[in-house]
Amino acid sequence: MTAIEVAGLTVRLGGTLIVDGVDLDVAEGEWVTVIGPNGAGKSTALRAIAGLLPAGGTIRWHGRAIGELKRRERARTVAVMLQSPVIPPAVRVFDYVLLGRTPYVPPLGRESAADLAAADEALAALDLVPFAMRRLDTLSGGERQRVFLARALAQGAGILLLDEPTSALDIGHQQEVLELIDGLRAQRGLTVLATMHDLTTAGEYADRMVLLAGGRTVAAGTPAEVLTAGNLATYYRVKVRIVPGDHGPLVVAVRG
Ligand SMILES: Nc1ncnc2c1ncn2[C@@H]1O[C@H](COP(=O)(O)OP(=O)(O)OP(=O)(O)O)[C@@H](O)[C@H]1O
Repeated sequence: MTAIEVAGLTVRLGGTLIVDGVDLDVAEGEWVTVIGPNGAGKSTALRAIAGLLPAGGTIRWHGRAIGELKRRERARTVAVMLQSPVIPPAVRVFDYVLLGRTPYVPPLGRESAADLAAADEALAALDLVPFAMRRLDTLSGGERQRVFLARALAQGAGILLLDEPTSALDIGHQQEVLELIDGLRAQRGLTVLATMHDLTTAGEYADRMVLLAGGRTVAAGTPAEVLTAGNLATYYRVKVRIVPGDHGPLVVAVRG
């Protein structure tokens, strides 16, 4: 079954065509990562697929056009982690993660014991228990990024859309967070669509990759098919050496 189906996606911002006819399918349980140089349209495409931007073309989640889904249904199906989400003023970490449970709380009702447990579990999974009562705006960039991810996990959706989920993390936390997501994918059959800049890391975790440039798909396939010296020279204007690794190609930039 296909979890995400995108056909002919176009997004126009400020009168400019930013995403120009992108087709993309992600199977249930699959991890697909979108890469591309700065300004390629990765974040814009991801936000459109999340239903957060007006877009042309068709977007289906589990076979249903997103326009057919009500707000709560959308939030139970797809959790989105953006690069700089809006943070409610003075919110504490625990309460922020608990906001991920909003789609399960009845109108005018309160969070259930299961909702509180889901928030606790997400905080524990991301090593955030000591921060639970801190104000979110007092955390470091990397700590905050883990909180955003905790909220997305607490949401309990089957599809995760992640915009550069590890950009603010040190190398140890990067690996920890990606392993955690990969573990949850295996355990709960989560589907992951992410954007990432670190090409080696992106290739190690993705089943398939899509390379965007100028709002169009210019390469798609397995990491080994996409991460080639030719593609990276053409679209990133960089000279690289590709070294075979245990979990995918290792990309090393070298001086020209
Ligand atoms: N509101 C807007 N009006 C006009 N252009 C915009 C608007 N928002 C984004 N853009 C432009 O769209 C292009 C794609 O932006 P986007 O953030 O999707 O790229 P990206 O591939 O995620 O880049 P990065 O790797 O730098 O994060 C950029 O050139 C950006 O300046």
